[in-house]
Amino acid sequence: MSMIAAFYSNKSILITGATGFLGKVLMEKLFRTSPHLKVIYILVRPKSGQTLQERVFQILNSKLFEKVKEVCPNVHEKIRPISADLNQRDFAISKEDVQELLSCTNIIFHCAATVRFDAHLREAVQLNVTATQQLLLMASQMPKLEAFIHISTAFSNCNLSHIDEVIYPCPVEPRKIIDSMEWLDDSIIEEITPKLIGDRPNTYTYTKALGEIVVQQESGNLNVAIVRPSIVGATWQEPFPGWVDNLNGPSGLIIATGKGFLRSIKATPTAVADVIPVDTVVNLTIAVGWYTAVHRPKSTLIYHSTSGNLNPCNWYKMGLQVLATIEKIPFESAFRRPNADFTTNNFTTHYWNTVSHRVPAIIYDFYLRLTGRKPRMLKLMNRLLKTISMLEYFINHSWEWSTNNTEMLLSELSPEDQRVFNFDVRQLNWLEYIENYVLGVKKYLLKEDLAGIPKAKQHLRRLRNIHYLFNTALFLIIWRLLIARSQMARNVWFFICPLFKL
Ligand SMILES: CCCCCCCCCCCCCCCCCCCCCCCCCC(=O)SCCNC(=O)CCNC(=O)[C@H](O)C(C)(C)COP(=O)(O)OP(=O)(O)OC[C@H]1O[C@@H](n2cnc3c(N)ncnc32)[C@H](O)[C@@H]1OP(=O)(O)O
Ligand SMILES: NC(=O)C1=CN([C@@H]2O[C@H](COP(=O)(O)OP(=O)(O)OC[C@H]3O[C@@H](n4cnc5c(N)ncnc54)[C@H](OP(=O)(O)O)[C@@H]3O)[C@@H](O)[C@H]2O)C=CC1
Repeated sequence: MSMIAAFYSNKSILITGATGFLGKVLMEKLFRTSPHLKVIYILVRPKSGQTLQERVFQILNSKLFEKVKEVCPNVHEKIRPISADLNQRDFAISKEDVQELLSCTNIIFHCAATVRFDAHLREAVQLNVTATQQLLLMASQMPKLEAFIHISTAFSNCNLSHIDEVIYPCPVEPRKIIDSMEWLDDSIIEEITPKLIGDRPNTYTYTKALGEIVVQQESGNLNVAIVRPSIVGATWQEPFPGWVDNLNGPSGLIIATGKGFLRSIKATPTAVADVIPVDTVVNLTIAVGWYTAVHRPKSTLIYHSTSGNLNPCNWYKMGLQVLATIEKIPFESAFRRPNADFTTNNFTTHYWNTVSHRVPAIIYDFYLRLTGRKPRMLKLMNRLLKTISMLEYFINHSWEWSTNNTEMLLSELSPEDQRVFNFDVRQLNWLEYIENYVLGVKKYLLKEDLAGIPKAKQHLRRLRNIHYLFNTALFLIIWRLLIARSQMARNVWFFICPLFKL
């Protein structure tokens, strides 16, 4: 039996962000490996018109939880949704629920955050800094709490090229930032944001760094640890390969490529693509919870959940494998034949964005207008290009993350625990992983059935023929215009005619 799985039996666990990508996989793994855990409290807010119960029902009845229902048939009795909104003071949790959380919680996994790169600083501070501070205050009133695990990001100090498993100071104290959000109005905050975030690319990475400092400063005598994942991708092995449920990180770009929208992206092909499978992050996080509670390290340990230094893959290899997989397993109703390349400078990026992205979108919108339909392609393309412009930072830089603590933890695990909670990225086969990732994007994000592959291939052949026809027509039009205007062109035309019996 796994010591770690046994540790979580009869435990009361609080997960924030359990309805998110990472949170769902964390919850699934805990239920599947420790079905005798007492309860998992999840802070949930009503969203998109769904009540708490409807959201929990949707999660428990999703494909992700199929295996859980086999080993833990009464999972719906062990999950306790608590109405909460991290935007509100005290999270708008009822007094009764607060009492239950304070008196029963043994382990906290704090995953909730806003991961948007363009979040207004006020929103990012509220969710990624103030909420963390408030949760720590709640945790300090939990007599049975054994460990508080905070999920940060490996990019919280992306302004440095080498990042150790330590907390780096920020120019302005988090408390001052939190206080200033109380009285500054939005326009002033927007004005000072660039100064505050300094050489970080966005409010997300900046506020995640502030959140770490709050954990360090306000954890008192709590038993705390921090996990820093890099770019979290689809599942590698568990509960099945390729599972992903949002467009963040690579997933959205894989769709954009497979649907033929994305034709070029500015990247440093040799830069390390530090993608880490979500189940690997979750296995590490669960092991950190166990180690922190059982071994009670004297200080707050930071664990990097990254792949670059132990099993590096670069963007060139990743992009090539994405394209090769899409070739084999195409997405349905592609806008154009998938074909993409990296650009390496601003000029070619702007050129291809115009020629390969905006002009085809304008032509397609013109076609939509001619056929009496509402033009939408240019708007969609501009939104995609905005998204790409915010992701480009992460594919045009390289970082080195030390993983001493993570490697130490791996060595502390028994062979059985290393098998059940595997976070050894050295075993990851990138080509296989990326292929499963693209397949997972097709199945779980686009909800496309594999039976539709022949039809998708036929659609691509049709697009290829249209592409050839369009290019031929364009060539002939240009040639005819040239002939009408240039003696040279006429001479060449009359010279080659007899050769090709034109
Ligand atoms: C020869 C060689 C060949 C090579 C060939 C190669 C070429 C082929 C290459 C093939 C790919 C190979 C891999 C390359 C991967 C690089 C990834 C690096 C990721 C690193 C990030 C991780 C950093 C750290 C990780 C963390 O620590 S944090 C977690 C990560 N956080 C995020 O990734 C949030 C990002 N996003 C936002 O921050 C918001 O999305 C925002 C952007 C503000 C827009 O915001 P807004 O304009 O409001 O628009 P949205 O509504 O959000 O979206 C607007 C519309 O775009 C849709 N859409 C949302 N997202 C994405 C997305 N990604 N990609 C695409 N579409 C997206 C959405 O569906 C909506 O479509 P619609 O609904 O309109 O139909
Ligand atoms: N994805 C990635 O590539 C990486 C993620 N991380 C970190 O991992 C953690 C989880 O990220 P991920 O799962 O990808 O993010 P998601 O956006 O998928 O999930 C975010 C979670 O936070 C919850 N949340 C956000 N705002 C509120 C709020 N106001 N009140 C209550 N809950 C709220 C969301 O709830 P709801 O469902 O209601 O919106 C959701 O459960 C974050 O801390 C992130 O910084 C770190 C590195 C990489």
